[in-house]
Amino acid sequence: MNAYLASVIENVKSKYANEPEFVQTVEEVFSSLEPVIERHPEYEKADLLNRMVEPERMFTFRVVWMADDGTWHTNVGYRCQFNGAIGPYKGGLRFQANVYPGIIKFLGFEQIFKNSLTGLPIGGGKGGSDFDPAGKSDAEIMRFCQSYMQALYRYIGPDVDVPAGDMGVGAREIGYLYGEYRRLKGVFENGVFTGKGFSYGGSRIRPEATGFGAVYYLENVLKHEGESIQGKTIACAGFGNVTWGICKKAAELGAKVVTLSGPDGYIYDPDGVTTSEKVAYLLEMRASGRNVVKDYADKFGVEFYPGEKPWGVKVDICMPSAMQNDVYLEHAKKIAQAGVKYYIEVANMPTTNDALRYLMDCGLIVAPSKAVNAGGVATSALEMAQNSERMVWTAQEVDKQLRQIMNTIYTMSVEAAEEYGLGYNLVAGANIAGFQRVADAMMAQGVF
Ligand SMILES: NC(=O)C1=CN([C@@H]2O[C@H](COP(=O)(O)OP(=O)(O)OC[C@H]3O[C@@H](n4cnc5c(N)ncnc54)[C@H](OP(=O)(O)O)[C@@H]3O)[C@@H](O)[C@H]2O)C=CC1
Ligand SMILES: O=C(O)CCC(=O)C(=O)O
Repeated sequence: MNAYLASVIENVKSKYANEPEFVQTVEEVFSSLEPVIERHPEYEKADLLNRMVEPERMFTFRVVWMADDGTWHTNVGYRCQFNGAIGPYKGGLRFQANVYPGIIKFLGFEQIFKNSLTGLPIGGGKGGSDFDPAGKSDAEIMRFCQSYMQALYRYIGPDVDVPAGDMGVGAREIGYLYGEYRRLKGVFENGVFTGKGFSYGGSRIRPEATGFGAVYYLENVLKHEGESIQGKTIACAGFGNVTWGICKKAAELGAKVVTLSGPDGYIYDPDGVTTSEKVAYLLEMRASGRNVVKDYADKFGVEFYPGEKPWGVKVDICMPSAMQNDVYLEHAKKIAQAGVKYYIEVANMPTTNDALRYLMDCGLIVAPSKAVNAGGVATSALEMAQNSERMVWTAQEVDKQLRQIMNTIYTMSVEAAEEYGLGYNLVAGANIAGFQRVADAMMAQGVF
C-alpha cells in the first residue's frame, strides 16, 4: 500500500484503538484510495488524509431528564460536525444504548462521502445519545428530546448543521427536538431539521426515501446484469424505517422481501412482505416499542427462527438493512454458499471488512451502503431546499428527483472505478467518487 495512506491508517489505528467502528470505516474507505493518492501527490503534501479523519468539531454534553415516576436520569449527548467543506454539516441522530464516540464518528465519517455522492451541497455530520428509547413513554421521550436540544440548539442551524433521524429517532422525536429549538430561538426556522412532519415543513417521500432509493440503486445493478427486479426474492434485516421502505417499493415493482429480523431472531415469509397489510404491520411493530420480530410470525403464520440471522437463506439478493456489523465472515460464507448473486448493503456499514472482501472475492456483486442508502440524506437535502424556498413539492416531484439522484450515484461510482482501472467495482467507485469532491473542496479552501 502507498506509504502515506498506510501511515494515516496506522495513525488512526493506534490513536483510536478504543473506537473500533471508526477505525473500521477509515480502513474501508481509505483502502480504495491508493490510485487516487498516487495520482495526486498534492494531497500528501497538504496532509489531506490526516485532516480528513479528524472531525472539525465534536460536542459531548449532559442530557438530564425526568422519568414518569419522578426519578432523574443522566445520559450523554453527542454531535459530530465532521466535515463542512461542501455544505452545512448534515446527518442523523441515533438514540441507542450502545452509542459512544466511536459509533458517532464512524457514522459521521461515512456521512461525509455519502453526502458528497449525492452531488448536493451537504457536509458530513452525525449525533445521538446513549439514551435507550425502548419502553419509554411518549412523555419521557419528549422530555429527553427537550433536554437534548437545550444543550445543542446554539450550535446548529439551517446553514450550520442540520440533524435528522437515524436509529431510534423518527418523525416524533424530530418534532419534539424542533419544537424545543423553536421555543429557545423564537424563530420559525424549520430548515434546521429534516425528517419533519409534513404539516410544518417535512418533505413528501422522506420517510420512504432511504428504502426507495436503495431499490432504485438495485435496479441499476440488475440492469447492468441484464436482469430485472420483477420476481426477485430479497433477504432484509430489521423491521425499521429503512426495511419498511424497501418492502414497500420492492412489492410495488414485483419483487418480494422474504426475511425480516430483530434482536430476537428472524422470520421467513415465503409469500413476501408484499400486501399493504403486511407492510403497514412493520410500522405497527416498530411503534409498539416491543422490539420483537416474532410478532410478525405470530400474526401472519410464518416461520420464526429465534436467535438466528437471515444470512444463508436462499434468495436472489441480500439487503442488510438493520445496523452496523450485522454480517460477519461466518455469515458471508453462508450467503455465498446459498448462491446469492447480489449483496446490496443498506444499513450503515452492515458488513465487517473481512466479510465484505470475502463476498467480493466469491464473485458476488457487492454494492456499498454509502451509495445505496444515500437516498435518505439526498431527500433530506431536497427538504432543506423546499424549506429555503418556502415551497412544498409533490410526492411525484420528490420521487422523480430521488430516482435521478440514485441513478447518478450509481453511474458516478461505476465511472470513478473505471477511471482508475478498477473495473466494475461499486465499492471502490463510491469511495473514490465521494472522496474526490470533498478533497477538491478542501484543497480549494486552504489548509486548516
Ligand atoms: N432512516 C434513514 O433515513 C437512514 C438510515 N440508515 C441506516 O439504516 C439502518 C436502519 O435504520 P432505520 O431503519 O432508520 O432504524 P430503525 O431504528 O427504524 O430500525 C432499525 C431496525 O434494526 C433492528 N435491530 C436493532 N438491533 C438489532 C439486532 N441486534 N438484530 C437485528 N435487528 C436489530 C431494530 O429492531 P429493534 O427496534 O427491535 O431494536 C429495527 O427493526 C441503520 O444502519 C441506519 O444508520 C442509513 C441512511 C438513512
Ligand atoms: O437525512 C439525514 O440527514 C441523515 C440520514 C442519515 O442519518 C444517514 O444517511 O445515515
